[in-house]
Amino acid sequence: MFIRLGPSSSFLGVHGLGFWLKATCRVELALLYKTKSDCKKEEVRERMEAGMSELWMKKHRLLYQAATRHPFILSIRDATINIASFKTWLAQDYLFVRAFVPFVASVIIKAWKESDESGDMEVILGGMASLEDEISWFKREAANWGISLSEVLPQQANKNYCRLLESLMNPDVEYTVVMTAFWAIEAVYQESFAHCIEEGSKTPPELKETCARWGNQAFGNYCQSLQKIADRRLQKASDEELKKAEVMLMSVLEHEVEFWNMSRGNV
Ligand SMILES: Cc1ncc(CN)c(N)n1
Repeated sequence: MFIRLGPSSSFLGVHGLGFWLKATCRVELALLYKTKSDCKKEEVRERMEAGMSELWMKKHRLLYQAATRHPFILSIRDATINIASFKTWLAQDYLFVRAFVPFVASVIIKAWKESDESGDMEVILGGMASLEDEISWFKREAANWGISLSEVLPQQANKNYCRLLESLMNPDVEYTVVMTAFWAIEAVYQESFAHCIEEGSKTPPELKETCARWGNQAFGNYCQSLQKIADRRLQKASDEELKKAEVMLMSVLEHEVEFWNMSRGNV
């Protein structure tokens, strides 16, 4: 007998499975005559349909929300932002993006060596190419706000995040794990800034261009392409690789929260 579970079942990824099978199936078996193999089938079906990234975003939704609906972002959206916070973020992000370039280069190398699909290279290369424009944009924007980028020193949270990027450049880190991280890094910015230009937002006009840079549809499509690559790899990944990728996703989200926190100025 196959009984469909409610939506709460999809909040669990493959690694919550053991616990979930014990807790959920014991109760549900008694109540719904659901077998352990039905639970497994359900989990596998969700993994095939929704993709692992979707399941993990639900499983870790509080952390995902903390990264994509941070008070810094909400303050842009409701126009209560303190411009000093914005300038801090801008200067720190310029340094981060410079460190992001060699990270993306390392992903291209991994795609070339490890990918089972030649199209991955073009997607990543497209992202790499747009970073040149992004760096020029940061320089122009900093000049507009009176920030001297050559005098900016990285704060601790930025150093920690750049250290994570550097660790991911190690050839021993699997392509699946780095693609999960890459997608998450870009997706957090896309979801965050898209929220600032949605209907009903009160983002100040002078910040709209910044928000549109990551919140626009083309960047959203690019993030979806990265997500597809990550999901394709995760579908074929071993349990060990899946665990590493899930831990990496959580680490990226935590670093993003810490990065936004820097804008408060006392980190
Ligand atoms: C901290 C951070 N995270 C993500 C992005 C988007 N590339 C960024 N510019 N900065």
